[in-house]
Amino acid sequence: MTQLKPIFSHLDPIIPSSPGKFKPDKFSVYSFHRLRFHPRLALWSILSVIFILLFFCFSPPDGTASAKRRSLRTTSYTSRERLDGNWEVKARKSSRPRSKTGFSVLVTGAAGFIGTHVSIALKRRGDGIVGLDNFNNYYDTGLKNARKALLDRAGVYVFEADINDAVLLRNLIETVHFTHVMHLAAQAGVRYAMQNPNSYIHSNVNGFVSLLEACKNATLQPRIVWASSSSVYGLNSKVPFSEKDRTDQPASLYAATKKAGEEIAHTYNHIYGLSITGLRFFTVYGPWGRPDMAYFFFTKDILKGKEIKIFEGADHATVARDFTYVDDVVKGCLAALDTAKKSTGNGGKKKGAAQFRIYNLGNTSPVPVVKLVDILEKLLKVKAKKKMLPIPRNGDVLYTHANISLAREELGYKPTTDLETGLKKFVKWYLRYYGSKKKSAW
Ligand SMILES: O=C(O)[C@H]1O[C@H](OP(=O)(O)OP(=O)(O)OC[C@H]2O[C@@H](n3ccc(=O)[nH]c3=O)[C@H](O)[C@@H]2O)[C@H](O)[C@@H](O)[C@H]1O
Repeated sequence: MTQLKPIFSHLDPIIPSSPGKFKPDKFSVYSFHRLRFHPRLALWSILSVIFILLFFCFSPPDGTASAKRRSLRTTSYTSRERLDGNWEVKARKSSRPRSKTGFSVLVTGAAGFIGTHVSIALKRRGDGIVGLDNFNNYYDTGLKNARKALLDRAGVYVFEADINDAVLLRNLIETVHFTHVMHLAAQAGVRYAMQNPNSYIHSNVNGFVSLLEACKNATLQPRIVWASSSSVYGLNSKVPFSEKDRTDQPASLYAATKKAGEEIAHTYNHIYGLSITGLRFFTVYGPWGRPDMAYFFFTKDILKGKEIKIFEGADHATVARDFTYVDDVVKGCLAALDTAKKSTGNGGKKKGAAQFRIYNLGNTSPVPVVKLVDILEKLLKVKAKKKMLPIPRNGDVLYTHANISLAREELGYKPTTDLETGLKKFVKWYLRYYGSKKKSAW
């Protein structure tokens, strides 16, 4: 038995590296010597080979459903674990709008905070949606799965896949002719960029390019609306921030990758005729929010009686944000999709100039962070243990304030929720979600 090993040593690489999965009893090369030549077996083997060859000769050309399914499953490490065999049927069904005039939208980052809200709003009004999310563990995946359950109930099918998975994107876009892409997948968070800079490049630069490549190559290029950020204004001191202001002084790598995204978007618009709209979100908050954001972890820490750190500028200067309620932002997203003009290109070739837009989606009403804490104390009926600290040099800026004239004029964008009203809805959700289900916030 031991003599056989060198003869079959070329087979060794197929043995899985993870111990326990490989079952030598079934396929071990050492049992090979037990096989005997058998004429009937040989005949059946030859017939089987001929049958397989005939099947491949007469099977439809590449690009068909079965070919797509094969490549989608086998070439992607990130996706294959949780893609089921029925993905095309589910994607087509989920993407079908209720009426002929409805949209068919691919929402990336669908299990994210804004992605979930946008997907549900679109579905409710009759559009067809397919979601995509990599369910990474930047924050509690339990919350992402709970959002996915919400989407499932609303009839939105969500793939677990990364936007860097070019093969999956190509197959998905060839299978479903999306009229629009709402691109919300991103590595978020301003401060985390110092801990994990590469994750920002991976998602916000490489991932975005991967998505744009898939869109520009499509026979029917979709219109793209995507999430940029108020952070692109960086060290800009002229307020309120207008789309015309300079955005070449980012204060964090997060901001730099969002700014890079805006420039990359312009390039794809210019070269390939993709219709692209960038939305600069201003500190969006609300139910189902992100646990890495201050309003969220302040709530958790106040309830736990844990000290919270409130940042202030030099000489106790106020740090403030133009906090924007998620429902207002969702309306802005839908309006951007509704007013997006068709892409002009086809299969990677530009046919004419295409629409390129950038809008601020803020609340036009900055609120100091200390005031945010006051509101939370009132709503939670708990006094916060506060510690004032100088704002760290880790990407935070002192102040954000959106000028939304352009969005108001061209999108009809009109935020209506003040911070107190919005936080009230958030706190209600938070207490219900973490209270009843005994989940622990991140
Ligand atoms: O508009 C955006 O484009 C960004 O908005 C959000 O960033 P920010 O506005 O920085 O929100 P967030 O972290 O909640 O801090 C809020 C305030 O609390 C202060 N802050 C924060 C932490 C702390 O411990 N103490 C504190 O005072 C802090 O100094 C700040 O003044 C998104 O996270 C980001 O992904 C991006 O979308």
